[in-house]
Amino acid sequence: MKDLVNTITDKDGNVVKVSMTNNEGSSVTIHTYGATIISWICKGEEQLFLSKKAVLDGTKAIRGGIPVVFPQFGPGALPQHGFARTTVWEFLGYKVCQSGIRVKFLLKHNANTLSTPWGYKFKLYYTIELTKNSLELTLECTNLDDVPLEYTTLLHTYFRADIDQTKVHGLEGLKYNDMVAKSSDSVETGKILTISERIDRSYKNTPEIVKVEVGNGRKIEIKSNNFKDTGMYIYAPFSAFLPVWEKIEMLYRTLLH
Ligand SMILES: O=P(O)(O)OC[C@H]1O[C@@H](O)[C@H](O)[C@@H](O)[C@@H]1O
Repeated sequence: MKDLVNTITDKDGNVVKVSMTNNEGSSVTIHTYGATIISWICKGEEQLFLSKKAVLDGTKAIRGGIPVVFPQFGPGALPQHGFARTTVWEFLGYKVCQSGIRVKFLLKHNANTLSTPWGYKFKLYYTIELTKNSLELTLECTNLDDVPLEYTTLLHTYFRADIDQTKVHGLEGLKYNDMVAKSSDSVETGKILTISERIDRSYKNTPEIVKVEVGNGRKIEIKSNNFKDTGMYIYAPFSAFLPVWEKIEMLYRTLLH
């Protein structure tokens, strides 16, 4: 019988990739660099976008999949999107539960993180559960410092989408910041958002469930809870706008705390 959880190690015995497969044939693969989920196959289809030019050797953030952004979203005192996506996480092990298979990763402060402008002592646990038709991602941050700790975090999910057929439901009436037009607090007027040009927006106070049609009949339901604010980032860079990339068709949603 096929193993439920497999690890790939480097020549020094360090875990580089962890993959789990369930009896229904769904699978997920996580790179320990950034605890980045680089593949999620569900119902026989890859659900995530991973750039053909993604670098997986630990020299730069992995382009695509689901990078973990922590402790800073966007630009700021730290490099863009913080250090979690460019740090190797510890693989803590796995558990087979009634609902699915779970793997757990840990990121803890170290000499490097303590020397940054965000030099707190912390532990960040990341649990990834694969069920028949879903992926459940849980982040738990523990403050080990003597002072309050502030962070923003998000699960920067790049879905594989046919951009011409993509429809996002549930954004009507929400305010958003538009990083392309460089404006803030625009209001979404459409019931369904379709994408015909490059979009880079953060929607505020999105509902707990957002439904996205990503083409060829594939529908994704994104549920979030316990995040103070949630944001919807739709980022569709086309080759015309970013000629250095291969034609990218993707959509991502992130959760901002
Ligand atoms: O290129 P990076 O650092 O991985 O960031 C990817 C994207 O991240 C998003 O959160 C930003 O809104 C985009 O503007 C940015 O391009």
